[in-house]
Parts: sequence; structure tokens; C-alpha cells
Amino acid sequence: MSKQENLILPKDFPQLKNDTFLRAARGEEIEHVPVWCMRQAGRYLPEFRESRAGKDFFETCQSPEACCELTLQPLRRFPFDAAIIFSDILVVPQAMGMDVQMVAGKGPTFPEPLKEPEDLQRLQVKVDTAKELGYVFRAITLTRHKIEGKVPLIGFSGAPWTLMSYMIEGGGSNTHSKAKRWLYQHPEASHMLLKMLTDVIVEYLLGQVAAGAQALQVFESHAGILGPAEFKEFSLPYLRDIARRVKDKLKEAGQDVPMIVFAKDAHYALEELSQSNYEVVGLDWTIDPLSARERTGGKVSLQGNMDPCALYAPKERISDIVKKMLEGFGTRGYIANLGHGVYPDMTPENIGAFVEAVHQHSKQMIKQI
Ligand SMILES: Cc1c2[nH]c(c1CCC(=O)O)Cc1[nH]c(c(CCC(=O)O)c1C)Cc1[nH]c(c(CCC(=O)O)c1C)Cc1[nH]c(c(C)c1CCC(=O)O)C2
Repeated sequence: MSKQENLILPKDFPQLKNDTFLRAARGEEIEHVPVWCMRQAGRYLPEFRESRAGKDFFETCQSPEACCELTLQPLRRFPFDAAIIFSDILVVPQAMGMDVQMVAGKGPTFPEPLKEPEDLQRLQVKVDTAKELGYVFRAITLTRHKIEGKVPLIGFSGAPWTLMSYMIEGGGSNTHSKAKRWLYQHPEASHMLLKMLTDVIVEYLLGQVAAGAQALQVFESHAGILGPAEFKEFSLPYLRDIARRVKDKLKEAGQDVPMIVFAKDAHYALEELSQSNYEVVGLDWTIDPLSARERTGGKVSLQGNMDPCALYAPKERISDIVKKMLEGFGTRGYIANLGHGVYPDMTPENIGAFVEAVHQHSKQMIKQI
């Protein structure tokens, strides 16, 4: 660790000025609906492209200064109510000993994916997260200082099934058939791998809170490739276990950090997800807001779910879509977001229009209550 990094300690953080996001996560009263966007730090911003130019993606992830700068960039442009630390879900398989590269035009690539259950022996079972992922913790601590209490900082991890599917597929996939083959041919080895990942993820999330994360989001981005039965067996128990174990440990330390679960395309499991120890359930755009409310019965706060492609619409149309979304979800226990990440070809101006529409319409709706 450099001398300078040594001075950045996870304490004496600036006081939080806008806690709207945290209050909404807990279902408390708010003056406006909070909003942030998945992938708000991304290639749609010219300053992001400039900062990232010519640099390796995972080297960038390993630089606390670079992660801090990329996390803060969108906040300089838009009045978001939360920031998410710049990093990637695939740092966890890396910490377990797998090589992962970001290949331009192709996305994340594992040169040596897991092929058969014997390959599990290649993985590090006991991961020293402070050593292997300390760079993420340092990025969080630095960013929490530099954000100056403007908004809360969200930490995150990939969920076990999503990480397992990357580790077996070796990258993106349409069918995920290599990873799904394991579920049907090697259920025991699959559970072994999912359990290994769960143990690392629990430690990793706790380390992020200790470093300064004020909320946590767990990304089960590949939930939709599973059906209801497989989701119940290979995803849900691990999602629940993660939240339970993280919360139990935090409680011991007298801490309370809201947790969000985002299981993309898992509309079939909405009821179960709302009873999984998470305060917030993130939704993709395939779910109707009103029916999501009905099916979750007011047990949790909801986050989402505008189709990211609606950002291609003219600004007035974005405003109308946002208004309908707010009317569907209601303003209480709700965090506005997209149903998935911002795409690189989207215009920053339209993200601004989205944020402004959420703030304006929700303020009016709250006044009328
Ligand atoms: C599946 C997944 C990954 N990474 C992530 C997920 C889960 C969310 C989801 O479902 O999208 C999570 C992630 N990745 C990134 C963040 C940072 C925070 C934020 O949302 O702003 C977060 C939360 C930065 C990133 N991670 C990545 C980028 C773009 C590449 C770059 O900056 O050079 C960013 C901003 C790369 C990445 N990393 C991954 C993919 C599929 C890609 C895209 C590859 C491509 O587009 O070429 C794996």
C-alpha cells in the first residue's frame, strides 16, 4: 500500500447531506422519489471514455483513484440520489484464482473457464478478501471521502449463479447451455461451487461496508435464463443466505445497511424475492409497476424499472413514461432506476431528462397526498 493510501482510512466520513435514497429503501417518508441509474458511470459519458482510453479495464478497477474519479463523474452532471462504486462483478472469480480479461468488442473473457467438476480444485476456497479485493475496499473508502456526503455510496457484488455461469461459459452467452448443463448433469458440484461463491461474497460485502459502503446491491443478472424450479434450487437459497449472513454480522456490529436484490428477468419469482431478507427488490422493465406492487404486498421497497431504450425517446416522451411509472409504483418505498444499465450510445442529455422527470413529477405527487 502506498503512503498516501495509508492515510485514507474508513472513518471520519463527511456527514451525509441527502439521505433520500436510504429513506426510500427503508420505506420512510421522502420529499421526492430518489433516482440513480445502473451503469451511470459508463461509456455514454465522453469524460468516462477519455479517462478509460487506452487503459486495461481490470487495471482501472484496481486503481482506487481511477474508480473514485469514474464514480464521481456522473454526479457532476446529474442530481442523482446515489452513487455506485465503479468496479465489476467479475473481480470475485479473479480473487478465487481465475484469469478474466476484458476484450474490446467481445466483453469479459475467461481464457480457461471451468469445464468439469474436477476444475473446482483450481479455485481458491478460502479467499482473503482484504488481500485479494483490498483495492475495491480502498476505492470505496477514498470515494466515500471524496463524495463529501453529497449522496450515499452503493457497494455491490454479482450473485452466485451469475458468477458461476460466467466462470463456466467463459464469457457472455445466448443460451448459457454450458453452465446450465452443470445444473442438470452435476447438481452436487454446482451446489458446491455456489456455496464457495456465497462464502466469498458474504465476506466481500462485509468488507465493502467496513470500507464505507452505505447500501449493497446483489446482481443476479442471469436469473432469467433459469426457470422457476431451477431458480428456487440454484439461485434463491444463496441470495437469501447472503442477505441473512451479511445482516446478522452487521447487526452484531450495530450497523444497518439496506440491501437490494436485482434478479433480472425473474418475474416468476417476485413473491419469493420479496421475502428474501432484502429491503429492496430491483425490477427489470418486463414487470408492470402496479402488479409488482400487488405481488410484493408492500413488504419491500421496489427499484426500477424504465426500459433503458426509452432513453432514446424525445425528452417529453421520457417525462410521460416516467410519470406513468411513478403512478404505477407510487412514491413511497420506491427508488426510480432503469430496468438494466445505460447503453454506451445513449445521450447524456436524456439521462438528465430522466432524472429531472423523476424529481419533478414525484415532488408534485407527494404535494398532492
Ligand atoms: C453482468 C455484469 C458485468 N458487470 C456488472 C454486471 C451486472 C450488471 C449487469 O447485469 O449489467 C456490474 C457492473 N459493471 C460496472 C459497474 C459499475 C457501476 C455502475 O453501474 O455504474 C457495475 C455495477 C462497470 C462496467 N463494467 C463494464 C463496463 C464497460 C466497459 C468499459 O468501461 O470499458 C463498465 C462501465 C464491462 C462489463 N462487465 C460485465 C459486462 C457484461 C461488461 C460489458 C462488456 C462490454 O460492454 O464490452 C460483467
